[in-house]
Amino acid sequence: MRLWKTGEVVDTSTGRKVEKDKNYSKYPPRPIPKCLDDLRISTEAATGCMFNFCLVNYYASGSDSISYHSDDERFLGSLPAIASFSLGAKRDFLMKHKPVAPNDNVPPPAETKPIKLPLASGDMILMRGRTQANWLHSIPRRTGKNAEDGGRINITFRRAMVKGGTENYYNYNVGSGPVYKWDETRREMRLWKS
Ligand SMILES: O=C(O)CCC(=O)C(=O)O
Ligand SMILES: [Fe+2]
Repeated sequence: MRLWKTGEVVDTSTGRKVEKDKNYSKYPPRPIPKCLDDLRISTEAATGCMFNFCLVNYYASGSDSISYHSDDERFLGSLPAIASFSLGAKRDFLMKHKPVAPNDNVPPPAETKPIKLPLASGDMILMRGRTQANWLHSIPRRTGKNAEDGGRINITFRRAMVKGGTENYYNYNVGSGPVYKWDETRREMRLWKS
C-alpha cells in the first residue's frame, strides 16, 4: 500500500485506489497552542519520532472512559508512532492483543489477560511499530469510590502522513470554543491571548 501526497491510497500490487477511511465529518484542525507545541518538540527530541498534530482528551471523572480500539487510521501510515501523556487523575491503560484471524487447521489461541499500565500524572507512553496493527487499548471506567476520582487530561502527538488527514475527526476532538491558559498567580484559567 502506498500513500500519495494527494491523500490517495493505492494498492501497490494492483495499482488500484483503496477505499478511504470511514469518514467522519470534516472539521478543520486548529493551530497547536504554543505550550503544546513546545511539548511536541521536546517529545520529538526524546523519542526520535516526528509529530504534526495533537489530540487532547478530557476525562471529567472516573466514569469517563474510552473503549478498546487501535489508532490505525490509514492516514497515520502503517507503523504510526503515538506519544501519549497523562495529566491529573491516575487511570489504568489496558492493552490486549487483537484476535487472530480464524484458521481452519489451527485452533484459536486462548485470549490472554490484558496488560495493565497504571498511568500517573506526568507519565508518557510511546506506541510505535506494529503496536496499532497488533494491539487494542482502552481506558476503562473506574468503579466504586474511584468513580469520583478527579479529571484527567490525555495528550497524544501523532503524525498525519497525508494533507487533510487531520480533518477526519469528530467535532468533539476539534472543538469550537476558545483556548484557555492556566494563570499561576490568579490560580485560574484565563483566555489564551497569543
Ligand atoms: O486517554 C488515554 O490514555 C488514551 C486515549 C486514546 O487511546 C486515544 O485518544 O486514542
Ligand atoms: Fe487510542
